[in-house]
Amino acid sequence: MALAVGMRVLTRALLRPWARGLRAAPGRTGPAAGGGDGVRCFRSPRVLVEPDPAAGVAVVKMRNPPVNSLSLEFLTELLISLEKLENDKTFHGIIITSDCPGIFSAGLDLTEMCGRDPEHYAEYWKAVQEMWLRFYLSNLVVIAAINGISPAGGCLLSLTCDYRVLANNPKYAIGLNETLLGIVAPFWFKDTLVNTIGHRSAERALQLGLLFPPAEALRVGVVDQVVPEDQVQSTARSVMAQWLDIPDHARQLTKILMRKPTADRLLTERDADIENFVRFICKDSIQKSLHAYLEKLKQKKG
Ligand SMILES: CCCCCCC/C=C/C(=O)SCCNC(=O)CCNC(=O)[C@H](O)C(C)(C)COP(=O)(O)OP(=O)(O)OC[C@H]1O[C@@H](n2cnc3c(N)ncnc32)[C@H](O)[C@@H]1OP(=O)(O)O
Repeated sequence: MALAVGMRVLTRALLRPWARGLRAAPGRTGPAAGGGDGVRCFRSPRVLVEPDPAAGVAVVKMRNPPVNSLSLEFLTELLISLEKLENDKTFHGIIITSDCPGIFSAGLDLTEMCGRDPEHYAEYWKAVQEMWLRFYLSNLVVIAAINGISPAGGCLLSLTCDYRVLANNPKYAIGLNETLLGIVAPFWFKDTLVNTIGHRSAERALQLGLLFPPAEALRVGVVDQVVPEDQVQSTARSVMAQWLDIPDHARQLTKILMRKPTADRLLTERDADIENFVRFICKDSIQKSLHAYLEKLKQKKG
């Protein structure tokens, strides 16, 4: 009993600075919308939350058609949903998945990084940072049920989760493929991948912009499990049950111990990282290649 109380005090003491750090951070998505019953059933235009209060789990479905690109509005809605769930004591875990057939997420929204002004780029990048920080450090168990292709920022979102289940479909692939677009994954993208698959595999994957099909993704460790498409959600559910069996405070503290040094680096270099992004994305050459890439995507149809 005394040990449990002691652990709770220690947990709060260790977790609080994190909450403070993130709450004080610029680009926060607004105050939490209360806890308790009122929060159990909610949706926003682009995020559908299906709560299962009895299990302590909510399924968060990304619904930003056609490709779940991570636009500023979509990121904001995702963050608000996460925060609501974190603030409701009913929930201990979330499963993040897609409501867009065949696509988990196409990654960062290229239209947010193309043809806009520097203020917009700064605001957008702050939201991307916030997404990474909040998901990476969430006190909830976060499991990705990856039911579609997941390049670049889509892969990053998956990598912030505690466990990844990928559908075994040859059309799907996952990876940080930024170099193929002529852009460079920032250090915190890189660190997240290194923490997941190790330095050598990450170096090769990042330099070559590799998008791993399911079997390869499993072999290299980008995902933890590959299952038939119709078993992705049920597998995520049973993995969640295993994770929720672990005492919450011990699991949360361990997660922070593992992830704190990586998150710390961005927290201390956040403004410089934004400046760096804005400088990079404003370059004529980068704008030209992003524009050409977007055009190529559009012409693919015609
Ligand atoms: C210091 C500087 C650091 C800079 C770091 C920047 C880090 C960047 C990270 C990123 O995430 S960049 C984005 C990377 N994503 C991609 O490369 C994926 C691009 N998309 C695709 O390959 C395909 O769309 C798809 C996901 C395989 C789906 O193919 P499908 O055939 O089903 O759909 P499409 O016809 O291609 O697309 C439909 C529609 O959606 C638009 N679109 C696709 N991806 C994006 C995107 N990431 N952002 C914005 N819009 C996107 C596409 O243009 C089509 O538009 P319309 O023609 O319908 O207008």
